[in-house]
Amino acid sequence: MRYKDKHQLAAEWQALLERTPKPLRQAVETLVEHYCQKFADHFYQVMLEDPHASLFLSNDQVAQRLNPSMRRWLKAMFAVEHADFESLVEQQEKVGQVHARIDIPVNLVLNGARQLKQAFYEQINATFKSPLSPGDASVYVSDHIDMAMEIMSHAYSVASDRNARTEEAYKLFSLTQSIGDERERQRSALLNWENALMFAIAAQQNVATLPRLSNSDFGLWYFHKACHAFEGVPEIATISHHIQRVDREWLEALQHEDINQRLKALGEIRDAARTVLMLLDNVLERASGLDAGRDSLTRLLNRKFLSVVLSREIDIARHSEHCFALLMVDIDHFKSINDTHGHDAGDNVLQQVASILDRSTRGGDYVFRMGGEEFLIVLVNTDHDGSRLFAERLRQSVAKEPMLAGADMLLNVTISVGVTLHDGHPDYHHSLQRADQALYEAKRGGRDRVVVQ
Ligand SMILES: Nc1nc2c(ncn2[C@@H]2O[C@H](COP(=O)(O)OP(=O)(O)OP(=O)(O)O)[C@@H](O)[C@H]2O)c(=O)[nH]1
Repeated sequence: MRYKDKHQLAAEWQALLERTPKPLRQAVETLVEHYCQKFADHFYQVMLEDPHASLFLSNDQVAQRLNPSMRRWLKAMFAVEHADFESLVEQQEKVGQVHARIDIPVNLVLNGARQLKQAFYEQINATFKSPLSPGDASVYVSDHIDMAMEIMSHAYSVASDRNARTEEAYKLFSLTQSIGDERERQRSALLNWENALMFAIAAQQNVATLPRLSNSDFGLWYFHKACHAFEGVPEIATISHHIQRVDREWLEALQHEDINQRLKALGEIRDAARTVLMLLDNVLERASGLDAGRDSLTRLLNRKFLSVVLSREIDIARHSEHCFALLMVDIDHFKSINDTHGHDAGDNVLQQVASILDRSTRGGDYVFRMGGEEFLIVLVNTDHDGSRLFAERLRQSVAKEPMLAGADMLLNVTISVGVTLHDGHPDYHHSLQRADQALYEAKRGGRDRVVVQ
């Protein structure tokens, strides 16, 4: 079922707000202006005392940034004259998406909301005098915060569902790196099911107890992993259809009185298993190729798995002493290579630069093509000096290797590199922005250089 759209939510929120008389809302707005610092301080103090929550908040930068943004949030929430409810809804959605990106558990967010309400109630009781009703004001504050929580939670669950799917696709992508193994494993899982079925038939087992393909090892792998990871791939619907026909139609037909019908059903089952295998081969073959997670031109990882990799590295860094660095790499004046020597020459240069990046990294590092002539390296287990040294060596390797742009056409190419060491911030967008900023400075400083942020 579809969740309410922005428009509906905005209208609902406005109606909720208008149930409270304006003078009371104005009094709450004034209260927020006076005490938002106190509320935000209380909120972070309680949260930092929680060992679980403090994992997400202990970083200095987070604390420095969150306190003011909590105050801004409170003021925006309790402003009496809301110019635009839809943007208020959008604001809550953004907060929910950030929570999902840093993987903050939803119970912590709800706990935070409870703490905040508590702080409000105490202040309202201490401040509001007749004719202002502390009870009505508390209900208003509570409804208002609940509305924000509802929107945040929905945005959170949509985003974290998407994260989970990407994660699963990534797992499968890593899995299909050894495509031969996976294909063999699933082929033998399917054969095992067929053997088990033949044995059960020979033993004259009741049809109701015959092994169902969808419950077999193969079926479980297929429905839990493959369907998810290959969502939208045309073969998937056909494979699902065949599996369902086997389970619902052909296995049932094995109890037919007529031997010819029973034999026909057996033949259909065998054919269906062959077809499933063939279709699956196609899917896996393509997945092992270039479009599953690798960029087709450079064979580097494409950015769709960036969120999974960075979230995981942040988690590893959080639980170990090791740090990782991000290196944003961009080929200098690439447009003029295209313009002067043609697009094919540009493509050749891209491939060779990509190959240098790939060769220069260790097995645990990641190299992504971010798009165009921009790349991102995730350098694991490194430090400030190590990442700077690596980036400098990389810059030199590219500069000294003549690139074969076409037959008999050698070009000298340089790169600019922006480096940043992960600083503990739980949101990977923050580190990406820092790496971008460092790259921008390297470009502005004259190109063919490394800037560490
Ligand atoms: N050949 C080729 N060109 C591409 C590809 N993707 C993007 N480009 C081109 O890369 C060029 C990038 O140009 P700009 O972003 O202006 O950057 P630049 O010329 O490298 O200049 P600086 O980065 O400032 O040094 C554009 O002309 C794109 O069309 C690709 O896959 N192949």
